[in-house]
Amino acid sequence: MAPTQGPRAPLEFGGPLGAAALLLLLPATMFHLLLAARSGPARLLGPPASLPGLEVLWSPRALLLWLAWLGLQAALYLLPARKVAEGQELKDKSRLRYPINGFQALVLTALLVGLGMSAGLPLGALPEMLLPLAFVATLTAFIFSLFLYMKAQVAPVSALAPGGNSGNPIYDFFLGRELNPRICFFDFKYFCELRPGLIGWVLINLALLMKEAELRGSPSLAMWLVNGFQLLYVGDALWHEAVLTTMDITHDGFGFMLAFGDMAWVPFTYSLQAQFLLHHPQPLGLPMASVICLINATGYYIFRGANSQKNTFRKNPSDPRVAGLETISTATGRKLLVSGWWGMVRHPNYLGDLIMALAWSLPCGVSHLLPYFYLLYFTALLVHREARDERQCLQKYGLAWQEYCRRVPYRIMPYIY
Ligand SMILES: NC(=O)C1=CN([C@@H]2O[C@H](COP(=O)(O)OP(=O)(O)OC[C@H]3O[C@@H](n4cnc5c(N)ncnc54)[C@H](OP(=O)(O)O)[C@@H]3O)[C@@H](O)[C@H]2O)C=CC1
Ligand SMILES: CC(C)CCC[C@@H](C)[C@H]1CC=C2C3=C(CC[C@@]21C)[C@@]1(C)CC[C@H](O)C(C)(C)[C@@H]1CC3
Repeated sequence: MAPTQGPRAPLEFGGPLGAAALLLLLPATMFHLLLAARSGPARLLGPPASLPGLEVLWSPRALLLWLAWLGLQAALYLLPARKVAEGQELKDKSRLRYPINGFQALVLTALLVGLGMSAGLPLGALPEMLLPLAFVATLTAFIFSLFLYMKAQVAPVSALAPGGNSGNPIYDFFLGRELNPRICFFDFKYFCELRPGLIGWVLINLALLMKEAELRGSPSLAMWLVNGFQLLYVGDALWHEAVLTTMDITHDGFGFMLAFGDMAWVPFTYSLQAQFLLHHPQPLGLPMASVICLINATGYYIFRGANSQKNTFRKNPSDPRVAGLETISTATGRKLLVSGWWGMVRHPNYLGDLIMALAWSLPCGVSHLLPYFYLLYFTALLVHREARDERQCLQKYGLAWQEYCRRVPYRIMPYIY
Protein backbone atom coordinates (compact mmCIF):
# COMPACT_ATOMS: atom_id res chain seq x y z
CA MET A 1 0.00 0.00 0.00
CA ALA A 2 1.40 3.40 -1.00
CA PRO A 3 2.10 5.73 1.91
CA THR A 4 -0.26 8.73 2.05
CA GLN A 5 -0.18 11.79 4.28
CA GLY A 6 -2.36 12.75 7.21
CA PRO A 7 -4.66 15.69 6.40
CA ARG A 8 -5.36 15.91 2.67
CA ALA A 9 -3.95 18.95 0.85
CA PRO A 10 -6.49 20.76 -1.38
CA LEU A 11 -6.26 19.55 -5.00
CA GLU A 12 -4.58 21.91 -7.45
CA PHE A 13 -4.43 22.16 -11.28
CA GLY A 14 -8.10 21.11 -11.58
CA GLY A 15 -7.64 17.84 -9.66
CA PRO A 16 -7.28 14.46 -11.44
CA LEU A 17 -9.17 15.64 -14.53
CA GLY A 18 -7.02 18.74 -14.90
CA ALA A 19 -3.87 16.67 -14.35
CA ALA A 20 -4.97 14.11 -16.99
CA ALA A 21 -5.69 16.91 -19.47
CA LEU A 22 -2.31 18.55 -18.80
CA LEU A 23 -0.49 15.23 -19.25
CA LEU A 24 -1.67 15.26 -22.86
CA LEU A 25 -1.95 18.97 -23.48
CA LEU A 26 1.58 19.98 -22.46
CA PRO A 27 3.45 17.63 -24.85
CA ALA A 28 0.87 18.37 -27.58
CA THR A 29 1.43 22.12 -27.16
CA MET A 30 5.20 21.68 -27.28
CA PHE A 31 5.03 19.73 -30.57
CA HIS A 32 2.53 22.19 -31.99
CA LEU A 33 4.95 25.07 -31.26
CA LEU A 34 7.93 23.21 -32.75
CA LEU A 35 5.96 22.52 -35.93
CA ALA A 36 4.41 25.96 -36.16
CA ALA A 37 7.80 27.72 -35.81
CA ARG A 38 9.12 25.97 -38.93
CA SER A 39 5.91 26.30 -40.96
CA GLY A 40 5.33 29.14 -43.43
CA PRO A 41 2.32 30.77 -41.74
CA ALA A 42 3.79 30.24 -38.20
CA ARG A 43 0.33 30.34 -36.64
CA LEU A 44 0.07 30.05 -32.87
CA LEU A 45 -3.62 29.25 -33.09
CA GLY A 46 -4.96 26.85 -35.65
CA PRO A 47 -3.82 23.41 -36.74
CA PRO A 48 -0.23 22.78 -37.91
CA ALA A 49 0.27 22.33 -41.65
CA SER A 50 1.03 18.61 -41.29
CA LEU A 51 1.43 16.07 -38.51
CA PRO A 52 4.75 14.24 -38.43
CA GLY A 53 4.73 10.46 -38.58
CA LEU A 54 6.61 8.24 -36.16
CA GLU A 55 9.47 7.93 -38.67
CA VAL A 56 10.08 11.68 -38.27
CA LEU A 57 9.79 11.65 -34.49
CA TRP A 58 11.70 8.52 -33.65
CA SER A 59 15.45 8.53 -34.21
CA PRO A 60 17.95 6.27 -32.41
CA ARG A 61 20.61 8.96 -33.06
CA ALA A 62 18.50 11.51 -31.19
CA LEU A 63 18.04 9.04 -28.34
CA LEU A 64 21.79 8.46 -28.10
CA LEU A 65 22.50 12.18 -28.23
CA TRP A 66 19.92 12.89 -25.54
CA LEU A 67 21.23 10.16 -23.22
CA ALA A 68 24.81 11.38 -23.77
CA TRP A 69 23.65 14.90 -22.85
CA LEU A 70 21.99 13.72 -19.64
CA GLY A 71 25.08 11.63 -18.83
CA LEU A 72 27.41 14.60 -19.39
CA GLN A 73 25.32 16.89 -17.18
CA ALA A 74 25.09 14.22 -14.46
CA ALA A 75 28.89 13.78 -14.57
CA LEU A 76 29.38 17.57 -14.27
CA TYR A 77 26.96 17.63 -11.31
CA LEU A 78 29.13 15.04 -9.54
CA LEU A 79 32.38 17.02 -9.97
CA PRO A 80 33.76 18.66 -6.81
CA ALA A 81 31.75 21.80 -6.02
CA ARG A 82 33.09 25.19 -4.90
CA LYS A 83 30.50 25.16 -2.11
CA VAL A 84 27.88 22.86 -0.60
CA ALA A 85 24.63 24.58 0.41
CA GLU A 86 22.05 23.45 2.93
CA GLY A 87 18.38 23.36 1.95
CA GLN A 88 15.39 24.45 4.04
CA GLU A 89 14.57 22.49 7.18
CA LEU A 90 12.52 19.38 6.37
CA LYS A 91 9.63 17.80 8.29
CA ASP A 92 12.03 15.54 10.17
CA LYS A 93 14.12 18.62 11.10
CA SER A 94 17.01 17.52 8.85
CA ARG A 95 18.48 19.63 6.02
CA LEU A 96 19.69 18.27 2.69
CA ARG A 97 23.00 19.30 1.19
CA TYR A 98 23.36 20.46 -2.43
CA PRO A 99 26.46 21.02 -4.58
CA ILE A 100 26.86 24.57 -5.89
CA ASN A 101 28.58 23.91 -9.21
CA GLY A 102 25.96 24.87 -11.79
CA PHE A 103 27.96 27.72 -13.31
CA GLN A 104 30.99 25.46 -13.47
CA ALA A 105 28.82 22.95 -15.42
CA LEU A 106 27.79 25.73 -17.84
CA VAL A 107 31.40 26.83 -18.42
CA LEU A 108 32.67 23.26 -18.84
CA THR A 109 29.84 22.49 -21.26
CA ALA A 110 30.71 25.64 -23.25
CA LEU A 111 34.38 24.57 -23.36
CA LEU A 112 33.47 21.05 -24.49
CA VAL A 113 31.11 22.37 -27.18
CA GLY A 114 33.78 24.86 -28.31
CA LEU A 115 36.38 22.07 -28.53
CA GLY A 116 33.89 19.86 -30.37
CA MET A 117 33.12 22.63 -32.87
CA SER A 118 36.78 23.28 -33.57
CA ALA A 119 37.12 19.53 -34.21
CA GLY A 120 34.28 19.71 -36.74
CA LEU A 121 31.17 19.04 -34.59
CA PRO A 122 28.28 20.24 -36.80
CA LEU A 123 26.26 22.21 -34.23
CA GLY A 124 24.25 23.74 -37.08
CA ALA A 125 22.73 20.29 -37.69
CA LEU A 126 20.98 20.36 -34.29
CA PRO A 127 17.93 22.42 -35.45
CA GLU A 128 17.08 19.58 -37.87
CA MET A 129 16.94 17.20 -34.91
CA LEU A 130 14.68 19.26 -32.65
CA LEU A 131 11.55 17.17 -33.28
CA PRO A 132 13.13 13.76 -32.55
CA LEU A 133 15.05 15.23 -29.61
CA ALA A 134 11.85 16.69 -28.14
CA PHE A 135 10.21 13.30 -28.67
CA VAL A 136 12.89 11.37 -26.75
CA ALA A 137 12.96 14.05 -24.03
CA THR A 138 9.19 13.60 -23.61
CA LEU A 139 9.52 9.81 -23.53
CA THR A 140 12.30 10.09 -20.95
CA ALA A 141 10.15 12.42 -18.84
CA PHE A 142 7.26 9.90 -18.87
CA ILE A 143 9.50 6.95 -17.98
CA PHE A 144 11.41 8.91 -15.37
CA SER A 145 8.18 10.13 -13.73
CA LEU A 146 7.00 6.53 -13.57
CA PHE A 147 10.25 5.61 -11.81
CA LEU A 148 9.76 8.53 -9.39
CA TYR A 149 6.18 7.44 -8.71
CA MET A 150 7.32 3.89 -7.91
CA LYS A 151 10.22 5.13 -5.81
CA ALA A 152 7.77 7.13 -3.66
CA GLN A 153 5.93 3.89 -2.84
CA VAL A 154 8.83 2.88 -0.62
CA ALA A 155 9.71 6.35 0.69
CA PRO A 156 8.98 7.21 4.34
CA VAL A 157 5.90 9.40 4.90
CA SER A 158 8.15 12.25 6.11
CA ALA A 159 9.78 12.35 2.63
CA LEU A 160 6.48 13.02 0.82
CA ALA A 161 5.44 16.42 -0.57
CA PRO A 162 2.45 18.29 0.92
CA GLY A 163 0.52 17.90 -2.38
CA GLY A 164 0.76 15.01 -4.82
CA ASN A 165 -0.31 12.34 -2.34
CA SER A 166 -4.05 12.34 -2.87
CA GLY A 167 -4.31 8.61 -3.59
CA ASN A 168 -5.38 9.32 -7.20
CA PRO A 169 -2.61 7.81 -9.36
CA ILE A 170 -2.97 10.22 -12.29
CA TYR A 171 -2.98 13.32 -10.11
CA ASP A 172 -0.09 12.06 -7.98
CA PHE A 173 1.90 10.98 -11.06
CA PHE A 174 1.46 14.48 -12.51
CA LEU A 175 2.23 16.49 -9.37
CA GLY A 176 4.87 14.22 -7.89
CA ARG A 177 4.81 12.40 -4.60
CA GLU A 178 8.27 12.60 -3.10
CA LEU A 179 9.60 16.03 -2.20
CA ASN A 180 13.32 15.47 -2.73
CA PRO A 181 13.91 12.11 -4.43
CA ARG A 182 17.60 11.26 -4.33
CA ILE A 183 20.02 8.41 -4.69
CA CYS A 184 22.85 9.12 -2.23
CA PHE A 185 24.00 12.71 -2.87
CA PHE A 186 22.36 12.88 -6.31
CA ASP A 187 19.21 14.99 -6.00
CA PHE A 188 17.03 14.39 -9.06
CA LYS A 189 14.84 17.49 -8.77
CA TYR A 190 17.66 19.92 -8.08
CA PHE A 191 19.68 18.40 -10.93
CA CYS A 192 16.82 18.60 -13.43
CA GLU A 193 15.67 22.10 -12.45
CA LEU A 194 18.96 23.74 -13.38
CA ARG A 195 21.12 21.55 -15.61
CA PRO A 196 20.00 19.53 -18.68
CA GLY A 197 17.05 21.79 -19.61
CA LEU A 198 18.46 25.25 -18.90
CA ILE A 199 21.87 24.53 -20.43
CA GLY A 200 20.16 22.62 -23.26
CA TRP A 201 18.04 25.70 -23.96
CA VAL A 202 21.05 27.99 -24.56
CA LEU A 203 22.78 25.28 -26.58
CA ILE A 204 19.74 24.97 -28.86
CA ASN A 205 19.69 28.77 -29.19
CA LEU A 206 23.37 28.74 -30.17
CA ALA A 207 22.76 25.97 -32.72
CA LEU A 208 19.95 28.05 -34.26
CA LEU A 209 22.29 31.05 -34.44
CA MET A 210 24.97 28.93 -36.14
CA LYS A 211 22.42 27.58 -38.59
CA GLU A 212 21.27 31.11 -39.41
CA ALA A 213 24.88 32.11 -40.06
CA GLU A 214 25.23 29.08 -42.36
CA LEU A 215 22.06 29.99 -44.28
CA ARG A 216 22.37 33.76 -44.50
CA GLY A 217 26.07 34.49 -44.10
CA SER A 218 25.78 35.91 -40.57
CA PRO A 219 23.34 35.80 -37.66
CA SER A 220 20.73 38.57 -37.62
CA LEU A 221 20.68 41.27 -34.95
CA ALA A 222 17.37 39.85 -33.68
CA MET A 223 18.96 36.41 -33.26
CA TRP A 224 21.93 37.94 -31.39
CA LEU A 225 19.59 39.74 -29.01
CA VAL A 226 17.48 36.65 -28.26
CA ASN A 227 20.63 34.56 -27.70
CA GLY A 228 22.25 37.24 -25.52
CA PHE A 229 19.19 37.90 -23.34
CA GLN A 230 18.46 34.23 -22.72
CA LEU A 231 22.13 33.42 -22.07
CA LEU A 232 22.15 36.18 -19.45
CA TYR A 233 19.04 34.65 -17.83
CA VAL A 234 20.48 31.11 -17.77
CA GLY A 235 23.95 32.29 -16.72
CA ASP A 236 22.35 34.27 -13.88
CA ALA A 237 20.33 31.22 -12.74
CA LEU A 238 23.43 29.03 -12.66
CA TRP A 239 25.64 31.69 -11.10
CA HIS A 240 23.26 32.33 -8.20
CA GLU A 241 21.86 28.79 -8.09
CA ALA A 242 19.29 30.15 -5.64
CA VAL A 243 16.53 27.62 -6.18
CA LEU A 244 16.65 26.03 -2.73
CA THR A 245 13.99 28.43 -1.44
CA THR A 246 11.70 28.19 -4.49
CA MET A 247 8.31 26.52 -4.26
CA ASP A 248 9.46 23.80 -6.65
CA ILE A 249 12.15 22.61 -4.23
CA THR A 250 10.47 23.31 -0.88
CA HIS A 251 6.84 22.45 -1.64
CA ASP A 252 6.17 20.59 -4.90
CA GLY A 253 6.80 16.90 -5.31
CA PHE A 254 8.89 15.69 -8.23
CA GLY A 255 6.54 14.23 -10.80
CA PHE A 256 5.65 14.59 -14.47
CA MET A 257 4.96 18.34 -14.25
CA LEU A 258 8.49 19.24 -13.21
CA ALA A 259 10.28 16.36 -14.95
CA PHE A 260 8.65 17.23 -18.29
CA GLY A 261 8.86 20.97 -17.54
CA ASP A 262 12.58 20.87 -16.76
CA MET A 263 13.75 18.38 -19.40
CA ALA A 264 11.47 18.97 -22.38
CA TRP A 265 9.33 22.09 -21.99
CA VAL A 266 12.17 24.47 -21.06
CA PRO A 267 14.69 23.62 -23.82
CA PHE A 268 12.19 23.09 -26.64
CA THR A 269 9.59 25.80 -25.98
CA TYR A 270 11.75 28.46 -24.32
CA SER A 271 13.90 28.47 -27.47
CA LEU A 272 10.82 29.26 -29.58
CA GLN A 273 11.86 32.83 -30.44
CA ALA A 274 15.19 31.65 -31.88
CA GLN A 275 13.40 28.82 -33.75
CA PHE A 276 10.96 31.34 -35.20
CA LEU A 277 13.75 33.71 -36.25
CA LEU A 278 15.62 30.96 -38.11
CA HIS A 279 12.61 30.29 -40.33
CA HIS A 280 11.16 33.84 -40.37
CA PRO A 281 13.99 36.40 -40.41
CA GLN A 282 12.93 39.80 -39.06
CA PRO A 283 14.51 43.16 -39.84
CA LEU A 284 15.61 45.04 -36.72
CA GLY A 285 17.27 48.44 -36.72
CA LEU A 286 19.71 49.74 -34.12
CA PRO A 287 17.30 52.27 -32.49
CA MET A 288 14.64 49.57 -31.87
CA ALA A 289 17.33 47.10 -30.73
CA SER A 290 18.52 49.69 -28.19
CA VAL A 291 15.01 50.16 -26.85
CA ILE A 292 14.61 46.37 -26.51
CA CYS A 293 17.98 46.13 -24.69
CA LEU A 294 16.78 48.83 -22.30
CA ILE A 295 13.56 46.89 -21.62
CA ASN A 296 15.55 43.71 -20.93
CA ALA A 297 17.98 45.58 -18.68
CA THR A 298 15.07 47.08 -16.70
CA GLY A 299 13.45 43.67 -16.29
CA TYR A 300 16.73 42.09 -15.24
CA TYR A 301 17.46 44.90 -12.76
CA ILE A 302 14.08 44.37 -11.04
CA PHE A 303 14.29 40.53 -11.21
CA ARG A 304 17.82 40.35 -9.81
CA GLY A 305 17.31 43.16 -7.28
CA ALA A 306 14.15 41.57 -5.86
CA ASN A 307 15.48 38.00 -5.76
CA SER A 308 18.81 39.04 -4.24
CA GLN A 309 17.14 41.29 -1.66
CA LYS A 310 14.91 38.45 -0.44
CA ASN A 311 17.67 35.85 -0.52
CA THR A 312 20.06 38.10 1.41
CA PHE A 313 17.34 38.90 3.94
CA ARG A 314 16.43 35.23 4.41
CA LYS A 315 20.09 34.25 4.84
CA ASN A 316 20.97 37.05 7.25
CA PRO A 317 18.43 39.77 8.16
CA SER A 318 21.20 41.87 9.76
CA ASP A 319 23.20 42.06 6.52
CA PRO A 320 23.88 45.82 6.02
CA ARG A 321 22.29 45.66 2.53
CA VAL A 322 18.88 44.79 4.00
CA ALA A 323 19.14 45.69 7.69
CA GLY A 324 17.57 49.12 7.12
CA LEU A 325 14.44 47.76 5.42
CA GLU A 326 11.08 47.86 7.16
CA THR A 327 9.65 44.48 8.19
CA ILE A 328 6.57 42.82 9.72
CA SER A 329 7.09 40.18 12.40
CA THR A 330 5.21 36.89 12.07
CA ALA A 331 4.26 34.24 14.65
CA THR A 332 6.80 31.84 13.11
CA GLY A 333 9.71 34.09 14.13
CA ARG A 334 10.48 34.92 10.45
CA LYS A 335 9.93 38.44 9.20
CA LEU A 336 8.41 39.78 5.99
CA LEU A 337 9.92 42.68 4.09
CA VAL A 338 7.52 45.60 3.54
CA SER A 339 9.86 48.12 1.99
CA GLY A 340 12.44 47.97 -0.79
CA TRP A 341 11.41 45.83 -3.77
CA TRP A 342 9.01 43.78 -1.63
CA GLY A 343 7.19 46.94 -0.56
CA MET A 344 6.42 47.87 -4.18
CA VAL A 345 4.38 44.76 -5.06
CA ARG A 346 4.11 41.34 -3.41
CA HIS A 347 6.02 39.61 -6.23
CA PRO A 348 8.47 42.12 -7.73
CA ASN A 349 10.65 39.26 -9.03
CA TYR A 350 7.74 38.08 -11.22
CA LEU A 351 7.34 41.61 -12.59
CA GLY A 352 11.01 41.73 -13.64
CA ASP A 353 10.77 38.27 -15.17
CA LEU A 354 7.70 39.31 -17.21
CA ILE A 355 9.39 42.47 -18.49
CA MET A 356 12.31 40.32 -19.68
CA ALA A 357 9.86 37.91 -21.35
CA LEU A 358 8.52 40.86 -23.35
CA ALA A 359 12.05 41.85 -24.39
CA TRP A 360 12.72 38.30 -25.62
CA SER A 361 9.73 38.41 -27.98
CA LEU A 362 10.06 41.96 -29.33
CA PRO A 363 13.08 41.17 -31.60
CA CYS A 364 10.70 38.86 -33.49
CA GLY A 365 8.62 41.82 -34.64
CA VAL A 366 4.86 42.12 -34.45
CA SER A 367 3.80 40.29 -37.60
CA HIS A 368 3.21 36.98 -35.74
CA LEU A 369 1.71 36.00 -32.40
CA LEU A 370 3.78 32.79 -32.17
CA PRO A 371 6.97 34.30 -30.66
CA TYR A 372 4.78 35.92 -27.98
CA PHE A 373 3.69 32.48 -26.78
CA TYR A 374 6.32 32.56 -24.01
CA LEU A 375 5.02 35.90 -22.71
CA LEU A 376 1.40 34.66 -22.70
CA TYR A 377 2.20 31.28 -21.13
CA PHE A 378 4.52 32.88 -18.58
CA THR A 379 1.92 35.45 -17.54
CA ALA A 380 -0.57 32.61 -16.93
CA LEU A 381 2.06 30.53 -15.10
CA LEU A 382 3.11 33.38 -12.82
CA VAL A 383 -0.46 34.53 -12.05
CA HIS A 384 -1.30 30.94 -11.08
CA ARG A 385 1.98 30.51 -9.18
CA GLU A 386 1.44 33.77 -7.34
CA ALA A 387 -2.00 32.59 -6.19
CA ARG A 388 -0.53 29.26 -5.00
CA ASP A 389 2.25 31.06 -3.13
CA GLU A 390 -0.21 33.48 -1.50
CA ARG A 391 -2.30 30.54 -0.24
CA GLN A 392 0.79 28.93 1.25
CA CYS A 393 1.95 32.22 2.82
CA LEU A 394 -1.48 32.86 4.33
CA GLN A 395 -1.33 29.39 5.87
CA LYS A 396 2.23 29.97 7.13
CA TYR A 397 1.94 33.53 8.39
CA GLY A 398 -1.84 34.08 9.01
CA LEU A 399 -2.56 37.59 10.31
CA ALA A 400 0.93 38.87 9.47
CA TRP A 401 0.36 37.95 5.81
CA GLN A 402 -3.00 39.76 5.85
CA GLU A 403 -1.24 42.82 7.25
CA TYR A 404 1.38 42.54 4.47
CA CYS A 405 -1.39 42.38 1.85
CA ARG A 406 -3.00 45.47 3.38
CA ARG A 407 0.29 47.39 3.34
CA VAL A 408 1.29 46.17 -0.15
CA PRO A 409 -2.01 45.79 -2.02
CA TYR A 410 -0.72 44.91 -5.52
CA ARG A 411 0.45 41.41 -6.38
CA ILE A 412 2.66 41.75 -9.47
CA MET A 413 2.05 45.01 -11.34
CA PRO A 414 1.68 48.28 -9.38
CA TYR A 415 -1.81 49.83 -9.74
CA ILE A 416 -2.89 47.09 -12.19
CA TYR A 417 -2.74 43.66 -10.55
N1 LIG B 1 11.34 31.20 -16.18
C1 LIG B 1 10.47 30.42 -15.61
O1 LIG B 1 9.89 29.55 -16.23
C2 LIG B 1 10.13 30.60 -14.19
C3 LIG B 1 10.77 31.55 -13.42
N2 LIG B 1 10.41 31.72 -12.12
C4 LIG B 1 11.14 32.74 -11.36
O2 LIG B 1 11.70 32.13 -10.23
C5 LIG B 1 11.87 33.07 -9.19
C6 LIG B 1 11.43 32.46 -7.88
O3 LIG B 1 10.03 32.35 -7.87
P1 LIG B 1 9.13 31.54 -6.80
O4 LIG B 1 9.87 30.42 -6.23
O5 LIG B 1 7.82 31.31 -7.43
O6 LIG B 1 8.81 32.57 -5.68
P2 LIG B 1 9.55 33.65 -4.81
O7 LIG B 1 11.01 33.67 -5.00
O8 LIG B 1 8.82 34.92 -5.01
O9 LIG B 1 9.32 33.10 -3.37
C7 LIG B 1 8.10 33.20 -2.69
C8 LIG B 1 8.44 33.09 -1.22
O10 LIG B 1 9.15 34.26 -0.79
C9 LIG B 1 8.89 34.52 0.57
N3 LIG B 1 8.34 35.87 0.65
C10 LIG B 1 7.21 36.34 0.05
N4 LIG B 1 7.03 37.63 0.35
C11 LIG B 1 8.06 38.00 1.13
C12 LIG B 1 8.42 39.20 1.79
N5 LIG B 1 7.68 40.30 1.68
N6 LIG B 1 9.53 39.22 2.55
C13 LIG B 1 10.30 38.11 2.66
N7 LIG B 1 9.99 36.93 2.09
C14 LIG B 1 8.89 36.88 1.33
C15 LIG B 1 7.89 33.48 1.02
O11 LIG B 1 8.61 32.34 1.51
P3 LIG B 1 9.32 32.29 2.97
O12 LIG B 1 8.69 33.33 3.80
O13 LIG B 1 9.08 30.90 3.43
O14 LIG B 1 10.77 32.57 2.72
C16 LIG B 1 7.25 33.04 -0.29
O15 LIG B 1 6.72 31.76 -0.21
C17 LIG B 1 11.09 34.30 -9.61
O16 LIG B 1 11.95 35.31 -10.03
C18 LIG B 1 10.25 33.83 -10.79
O17 LIG B 1 10.01 34.88 -11.68
C19 LIG B 1 9.44 30.99 -11.54
C20 LIG B 1 8.77 30.05 -12.26
C21 LIG B 1 9.06 29.76 -13.63
C1 LIG C 1 5.26 22.54 -17.98
C2 LIG C 1 4.44 23.24 -17.01
C3 LIG C 1 3.44 24.17 -17.61
C4 LIG C 1 5.09 23.93 -15.88
C5 LIG C 1 6.53 23.63 -15.70
C6 LIG C 1 7.16 24.74 -14.97
C7 LIG C 1 8.65 24.71 -15.04
C8 LIG C 1 9.09 24.78 -16.48
C9 LIG C 1 9.18 25.92 -14.24
C10 LIG C 1 8.75 25.86 -12.77
C11 LIG C 1 9.70 26.71 -12.07
C12 LIG C 1 10.79 26.90 -12.86
C13 LIG C 1 11.91 27.72 -12.58
C14 LIG C 1 12.85 27.98 -13.54
C15 LIG C 1 12.73 27.35 -14.89
C16 LIG C 1 11.33 26.90 -15.23
C17 LIG C 1 10.70 26.09 -14.11
C18 LIG C 1 11.42 24.77 -13.94
C19 LIG C 1 14.13 28.74 -13.25
C20 LIG C 1 15.18 27.65 -13.04
C21 LIG C 1 14.53 29.63 -14.43
C22 LIG C 1 15.74 30.49 -14.12
C23 LIG C 1 15.46 31.41 -12.93
O1 LIG C 1 16.54 32.29 -12.67
C24 LIG C 1 15.10 30.62 -11.67
C25 LIG C 1 14.67 31.62 -10.60
C26 LIG C 1 16.32 29.90 -11.11
C27 LIG C 1 13.91 29.67 -12.03
C28 LIG C 1 13.38 28.85 -10.85
C29 LIG C 1 12.00 28.33 -11.21
